[in-house]
Amino acid sequence: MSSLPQLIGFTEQHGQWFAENVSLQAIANEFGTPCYVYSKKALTHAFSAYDKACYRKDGTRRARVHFAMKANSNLAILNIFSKLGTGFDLVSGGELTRVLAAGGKASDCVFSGVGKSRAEITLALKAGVKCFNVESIPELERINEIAGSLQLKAPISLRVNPDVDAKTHPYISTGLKDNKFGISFGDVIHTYQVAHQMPNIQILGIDCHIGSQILDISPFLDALDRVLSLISELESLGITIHHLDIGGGLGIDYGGDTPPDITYFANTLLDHIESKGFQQLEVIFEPGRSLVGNAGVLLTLVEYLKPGETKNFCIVDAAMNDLMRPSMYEAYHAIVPVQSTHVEPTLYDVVGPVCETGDWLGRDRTLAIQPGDVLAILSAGAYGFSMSSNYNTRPRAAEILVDGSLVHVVRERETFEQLLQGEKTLS
Ligand SMILES: Cc1ncc(COP(=O)(O)O)c(C=O)c1O
Ligand SMILES: N[C@@H](CCCC[NH3+])C(=O)O
Repeated sequence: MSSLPQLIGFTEQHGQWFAENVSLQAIANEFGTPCYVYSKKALTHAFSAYDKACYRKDGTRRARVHFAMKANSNLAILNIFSKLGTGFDLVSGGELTRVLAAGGKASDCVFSGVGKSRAEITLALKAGVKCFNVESIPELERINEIAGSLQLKAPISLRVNPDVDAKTHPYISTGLKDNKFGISFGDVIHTYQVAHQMPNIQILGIDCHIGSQILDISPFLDALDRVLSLISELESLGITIHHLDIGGGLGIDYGGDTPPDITYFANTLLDHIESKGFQQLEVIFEPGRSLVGNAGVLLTLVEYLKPGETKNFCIVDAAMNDLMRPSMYEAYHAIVPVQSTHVEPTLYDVVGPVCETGDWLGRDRTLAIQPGDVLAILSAGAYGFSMSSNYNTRPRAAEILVDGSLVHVVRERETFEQLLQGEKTLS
């Protein structure tokens, strides 16, 4: 890949890159690097694209977005989405705590994940989450037991593993029978029957999520067909399904990718569900990447240009701890200088300061740059900061949100003091 993604909220004007009305160079000068910059316009644009499809032609709301907050869990972003009317897909007690701190409601949250702990289930039940997406009989038993001890009924969906190939990177494919996720297709009916007998379980829905960065609609339709057939079978057994959670997974353009348009994608899935006679089913979308991925960039400073025998290295101040996707999935992120300079373009590997050969952010990039320049790593709004770590005792980056001409620091850069917090030497 070599082209740039199509972006909303980030533009290049006469050799300078902007987030909405603010130059990225000015942000780097004021707040330092590495730093994540998000565009509110891009966030709201992606949300509206889903929301448009959620209302059907007759004006009724058939579907609702639950933002998969693992993609980006900054409180300001959760707060923006919550005000826009999203619910949340969460996977930990920590994420539930974030939703509540951001002004969201537990009753708007579905709780996914294969390994919910006792403490997390208790927290979620007491808070009153909308639904647990359950992935095994042992988990069902645990939820039933804890709900019983609290004299509650736990609302649940079962996550079906539909065994369809999402045709994406193997690390982010989740709906194949070899994956740890969901209940095997052949065991689903039996598991619902078990759940139906449990005194402290209330069956609400059915759920599936087949993977991430999916660029084609057909695997979603294949999964839908399998799940819809289960709903019919369950109805015939006297088990009513009120909602269908179709997970997330829609891909974005990282540069040369051609994902389906969000509204078209959501409409196609909803039309498909209706065409099969399921007009009454409430539908949940759980998008992560497609809401935030292209709403963020990572700014980084060129520290050194280092010629090598076979390669030239552009050593920057961001690293794999800030943006893990290239090292983890060999993922491509377009990289641009935020301000063009008149130097000879050269081929570089863009690498960070971390002591790992895998610490690279871009390979074989032609860049006209010199030390001191600032680069923007594009499409970094999803699984960027949220997957960052303190490896090499590196403070995590600052996060900035731009809204028109306004610049908000929505997370301060971590300090060395914060890094050491909670640690103790012996005596
Ligand atoms: C259960 C579940 N829902 C939603 C998502 C969001 O996926 P994406 O960011 O690809 O939309 C994920 C992550 O893949 C997930 O595991
Ligand atoms: N973290 C992954 C996606 C995994 C989604 C979580 N189920 C990425 O950056 O692409």
